[in-house]
Amino acid sequence: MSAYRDEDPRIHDIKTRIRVVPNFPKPGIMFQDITTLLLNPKAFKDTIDLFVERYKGKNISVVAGIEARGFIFGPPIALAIGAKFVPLRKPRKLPGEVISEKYILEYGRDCLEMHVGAVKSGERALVVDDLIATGGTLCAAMNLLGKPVSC
Ligand SMILES: O=P(O)(O)OC[C@H]1O[C@H](OP(=O)(O)OP(=O)(O)O)[C@H](O)[C@@H]1O
Ligand SMILES: Nc1ncnc2[nH]cnc12
Repeated sequence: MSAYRDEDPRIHDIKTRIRVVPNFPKPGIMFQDITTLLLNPKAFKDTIDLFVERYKGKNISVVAGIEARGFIFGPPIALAIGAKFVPLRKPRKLPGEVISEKYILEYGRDCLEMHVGAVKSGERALVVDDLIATGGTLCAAMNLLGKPVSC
């Protein structure tokens, strides 16, 4: 049964397909494993469709996917809403000139990078990832997209 009276029934099924692995990768972390969701084509498609239904026609020209799991969900959403896909990558993966943003994770520190020129001033962007824990990664992504670039 759905937790919320008006919840889309697809959401309940999607929730049941995400495996929760206690104490991975460290004691105390309840790891939300989306690889089990990807094994079911209907649940995977429903996940993409829910985002497409929410964001299509909202004048979004950029879908920014966060490495690594935002690279699974971001591209199909970008194609369906007619936006470009911009990868936000971990350090030293992008070959061109980059801008960077450091952040703190639930279990460590990291940094995101984006190619200079991938997003133009004034564009409307949707950031896609699999999950928010502390919100640090999402904040870093938003800071990166909002950074002024002088070139
Ligand atoms: O809200 P936060 O506390 O910032 O955590 C959420 C982030 O953590 C995970 O990625 P992770 O950094 O483990 O990288 P990975 O996808 O490359 O394994 C997840 O995919 C999010 O990007
Ligand atoms: N609890 C969690 N499950 C999956 N990925 C994560 N990244 C950070 N925290 C996580």
